[in-house]
Parts: sequence; C-alpha cells; structure tokens
Amino acid sequence: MTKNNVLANCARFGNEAVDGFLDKAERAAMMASAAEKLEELFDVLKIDHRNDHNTRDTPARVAKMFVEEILHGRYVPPPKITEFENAARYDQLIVTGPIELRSTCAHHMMPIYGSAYIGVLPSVDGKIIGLSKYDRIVNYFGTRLQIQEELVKQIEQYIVETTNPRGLAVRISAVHMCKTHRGVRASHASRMVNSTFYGEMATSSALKAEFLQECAALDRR
Ligand SMILES: Nc1nc2c(ncn2[C@@H]2O[C@H](COP(=O)(O)OP(=O)(O)OP(=O)(O)O)[C@@H](O)[C@H]2O)c(=O)[nH]1
Repeated sequence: MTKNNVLANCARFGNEAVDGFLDKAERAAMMASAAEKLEELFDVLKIDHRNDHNTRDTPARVAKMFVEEILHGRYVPPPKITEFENAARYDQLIVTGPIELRSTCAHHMMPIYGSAYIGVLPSVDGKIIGLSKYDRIVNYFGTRLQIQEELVKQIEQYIVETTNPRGLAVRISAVHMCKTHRGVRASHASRMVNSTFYGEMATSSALKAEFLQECAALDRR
C-alpha cells in the first residue's frame, strides 16, 4: 500500500482501529511519513535536530513510538482469545486486577496511568477465557488516544462480543498527566475512577456491590 493509501485507510475516530489494519510494511511507511512531519514540527519549534546531539534522531524515534507503541492498538488486530469449556458450569463472579493501565489522553497526548479491574459473570453453557487475555485486552485498547469514559466501554464491548458473558464490569482508576503535569497542575494523587456494567452486572445491585468490594480488596494488596 502506498503512503497516500495508508492515510486514506484511517478510521474517522482517533480511538478506533483503522479499516483492515496495517501490516509491517504499511506501518514502516507511516513511520517514515510521520518522521518527516516531526522534523518539520521541530523546525517550527526551533529545535535544531540536525546539529543537536541529543535530538538528532528524535523525530524518527518519536514516529516509531507513536506507530508501534502509543497508537499501536489502532493499527493491529485485537489479541487472540483462548477459550476453554466451562466444564464445571461455573456461574459465580470472577474478578481480576489490578491490571496495569498505560494509555494516552486524546486532548493533550499526555500519559494516562493506573489500574483496571474486570469482573465477569460467565455463562454456564458458554466459554471461559484465559486470565492473561484480560490484561492483553486492556493493553490493546490503552494503546490509542483515549478518554477514560470510552476506554471502559471499548474494553467492555470487546469482551462481550467475544465471550458473551451473563454479566461484565470494567473499572478503571487512573492519573491523567494532562492534569498533573500542566494546566491546573493537580496533585499526583488525583485520579479519575469510572466503571461500566453490562447484563446481570448492570441490573443486580448485590453483584455490583460484590464487584466493587473485590476491587477495593485487590487495591489494598
Ligand atoms: N471527561 C474527561 N475529561 C478528560 C479526560 N482526559 C482529559 N480530560 C479533560 O479534557 C479537557 C480538555 O479540554 P480543554 O479545556 O480544551 O483543554 P485546556 O484548555 O488545555 O484545559 P486545561 O487542561 O484545563 O488547561 C480538560 O479539562 C482535561 O482535563 C478524560 O478521560 N475524561
């Protein structure tokens, strides 16, 4: 695919996957193109990247960081989910966390970091998925420009679509560095906490309470 096609292929929203995803050669073309633009930006900002020993390779380095790390979850498919039979017909709440969350805010492109917790109420005649896959799913959707409200929903939607549970809860507690390192310069202790509930987890206040209690207990360890 040519450089222009790579750009034409982009989805409309900054936190959605591009249509068809990008292979290694397409991502390399995107990196080369981004590095050129970053050189221009450095020139505008009067950063002498051609002569300064520290910033000489920074445009290419930053381009690679965006394509292969910070925005990677838009260009490659989501992680494969390993499924197991729910042979014991297990029907109680499973809670996993804290899962390390690393993402980037859509407004200032500053880091978001914190913890995610996922609660699953499996279907007795459905499947159980490998525990590590929840961490991989959080990593995947974190590598996009995000706001926290959409991040929990994207994680929820993917798990619901792939595993069809009776209920699901996703909770994130995170620091937004756009608030702590600039602008209002809030305390590093200042977090945003939000949750989303699906299916029986959305309708049962007892299940919600059990999930939140398990999150608090996992947070203390
Ligand atoms: N609701 C929500 N807001 C966020 C999130 N991340 C960052 N923000 C806020 O989005 C807003 C960005 O919009 P603007 O008000 O145009 O940005 P700004 O003028 O640089 O504002 P300040 O950050 O207050 O200096 C800021 O208030 C951020 O704190 C998020 O995940 N959810």
